[in-house]
Amino acid sequence: MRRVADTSTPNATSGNWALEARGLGKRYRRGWALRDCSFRIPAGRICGLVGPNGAGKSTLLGLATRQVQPTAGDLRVFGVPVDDPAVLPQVAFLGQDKPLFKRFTVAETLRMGAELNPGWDAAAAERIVRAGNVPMGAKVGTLSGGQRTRVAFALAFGKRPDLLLLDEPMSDLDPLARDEMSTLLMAEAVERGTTVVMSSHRGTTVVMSSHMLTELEDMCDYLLVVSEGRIRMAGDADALVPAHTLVTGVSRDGSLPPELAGHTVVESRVQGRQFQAMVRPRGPFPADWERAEPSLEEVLLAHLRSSDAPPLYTQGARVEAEGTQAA
Ligand SMILES: Nc1ncnc2c1ncn2[C@@H]1O[C@H](COP(=O)(O)OP(=O)(O)OP(=O)(O)O)[C@@H](O)[C@H]1O
Repeated sequence: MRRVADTSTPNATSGNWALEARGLGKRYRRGWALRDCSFRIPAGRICGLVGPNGAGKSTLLGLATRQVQPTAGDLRVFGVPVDDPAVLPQVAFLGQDKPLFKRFTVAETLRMGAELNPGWDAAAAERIVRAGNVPMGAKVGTLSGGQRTRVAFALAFGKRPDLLLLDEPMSDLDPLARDEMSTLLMAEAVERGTTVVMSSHRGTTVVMSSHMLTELEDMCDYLLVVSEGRIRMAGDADALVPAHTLVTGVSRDGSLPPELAGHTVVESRVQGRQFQAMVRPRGPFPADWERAEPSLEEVLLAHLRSSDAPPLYTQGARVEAEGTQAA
């Protein structure tokens, strides 16, 4: 199901970046919800926005949909400032609260979509609804959660957006319906080349649910990891994980070996006579260390647990600096 990653990275001036943030920040009375965020998401990708509760994911999606005004920085959608009205028809947003009128029938809901959106794709919207055997004459209020989500997806895709922003729209669905919606989402997005950014809240706080991880690994070819209002990782999913190595070895006198300082340490600990560390290698390791490639879950959790771990951007994922950050 996974898309083949398009490794051709657009250059900074081509406008081929679906989202491009420079020093983006949002401060509420209580403090910064999002601070000093610089990143780029190439067009045509499916990007997972990952982070624990309160990380700033909804704030970021709010900034991209103009529901939230930035305190600092700059955000562009396909090269155009987000507050330019030209951006509006290009972007669709689907949140946890589906914007549907319960008293409308499904057919009336689709008609409303047609009237509100000049470039409405009636065939696509109907196809999505019919594929789920959702009765056109049924009132939205009588549909199951899965059926309602399908209608909301039909509304979003009927708009023919170039950028589709999803804020956990599948959180109320059972695993079967989630699978079904994921397949639908992938098929529609691939067919149209739609860029999708979707947030995943579920379970990231302590232990990530395997379901969410499978979803992330299967669907997303790009990741934006946020924690405490800051970007922790951004870039190609295929490049982020292999940039890390899990090393273990014998700890002398209960402390970390000095050779670790030669690498970028994301997280480390000493347990009894052993040390373990998640690092981004900057050279060869001592021969007596054991090495393993970590899983996506291990890399994400290590970054989310260590707020002072140096962030990682793969090539092109940050505006100011090109290339994988070694720091
Ligand atoms: N309207 C608001 N007024 C004040 N503080 C806010 C507002 N919206 C968000 N915040 C704060 O900003 C921070 C980021 O919130 P945000 O909703 O963006 O996080 P999130 O990653 O989407 O979290 P969750 O997974 O819980 O939805 C939190 O500390 C939150 O309390």
